[in-house]
Amino acid sequence: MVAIQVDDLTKTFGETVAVDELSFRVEDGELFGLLGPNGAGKSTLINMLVTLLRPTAGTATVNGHDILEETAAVRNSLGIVFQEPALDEELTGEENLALHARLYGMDGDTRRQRIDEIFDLVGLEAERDQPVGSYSGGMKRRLEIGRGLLHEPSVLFLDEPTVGLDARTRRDTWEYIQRMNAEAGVSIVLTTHYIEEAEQLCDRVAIVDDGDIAAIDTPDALKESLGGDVVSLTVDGPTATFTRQLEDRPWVTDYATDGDADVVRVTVDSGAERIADLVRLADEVDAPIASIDVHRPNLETVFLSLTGSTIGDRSSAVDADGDTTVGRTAGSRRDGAERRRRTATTEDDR
Ligand SMILES: Nc1ncnc2c1ncn2[C@@H]1O[C@H](COP(=O)(O)OP(=O)(O)OP(=O)(O)O)[C@@H](O)[C@H]1O
Repeated sequence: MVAIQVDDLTKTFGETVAVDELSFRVEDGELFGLLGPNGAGKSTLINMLVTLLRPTAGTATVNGHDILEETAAVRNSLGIVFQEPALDEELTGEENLALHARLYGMDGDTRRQRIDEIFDLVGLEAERDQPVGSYSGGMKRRLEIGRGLLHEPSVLFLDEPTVGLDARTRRDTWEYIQRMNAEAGVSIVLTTHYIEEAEQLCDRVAIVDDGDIAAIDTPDALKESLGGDVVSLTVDGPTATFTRQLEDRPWVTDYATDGDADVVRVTVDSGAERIADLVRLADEVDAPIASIDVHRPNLETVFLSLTGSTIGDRSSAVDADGDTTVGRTAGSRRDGAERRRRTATTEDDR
């Protein structure tokens, strides 16, 4: 059974195309991640799937129910945890859950039984009578996720579930999300701009950029698609003479220069073994190498290869813009060629 089926879903805000004709599916029981920088369109996509926002075009089903025609059935079959905390800090953990259960129209017996089950599931039994204001950040997140599961939804949406948590609590929350996925048997769709979160947590990841999906696969397959390790070389001199040396080498899968910096990233079949070859090629054209760094691809490298910039760069571009519109404007659609991996060009000649 398919948990979510999305067909050509689109949302525009005036001139901004926030979500651009997306199509994908999430299988039953999957832990599915939408990875992309701030402003990529992840929240807009989720808000349409949970029926809070009406699509401009296209449609989708959640648990077999159409998001346009069967909004009540869609809402009953999903749980959602928003990016911004939404608990009443003055109420106890139990009172927060009871309030939510009433909103879902649960009768007294079902309510008491489900609340007991959830406190057991989230491991907050000892704190259930404490005001939520006294909980740690991680405990509040767990309670919110548990609250999202109260009415036994088949799909749980988590919008940036670990934003604002410290590294340790973030890891604990990942473990907890995986446990919910396995034990409660719920399909989970989460948005994140944390590379590690998508890699560690998700069965499959959709890489979202500018309202579009650049790639969807398992984290391992996405990394393998790059074709090897990445060697970053800081070249003390013109990068173009060095990158010309890389042309037609059978062991070079791809290469790219880093914006206006003098760093060349070369994807090779085996990083450790090719360092000597790369140094020799640089020597041949008198391009001294100031530093070398070998790394196995991660999803950041995949994002860079697909879009030409890092998630961090994209996110800070949004922040620098005062969190204003960074989505593509209608009519400025990027074509496939521009979106594909960026190889070094003479623009980096210096
Ligand atoms: N209500 C709105 N009105 C106008 N533009 C909007 C609205 N909501 C989102 N946008 C724009 O749509 C684009 C996608 O935003 P969205 O919030 O979906 O991105 P995101 O990937 O979820 O990022 P974040 O995690 O920062 O919310 C951005 O350009 C944003 O400015």
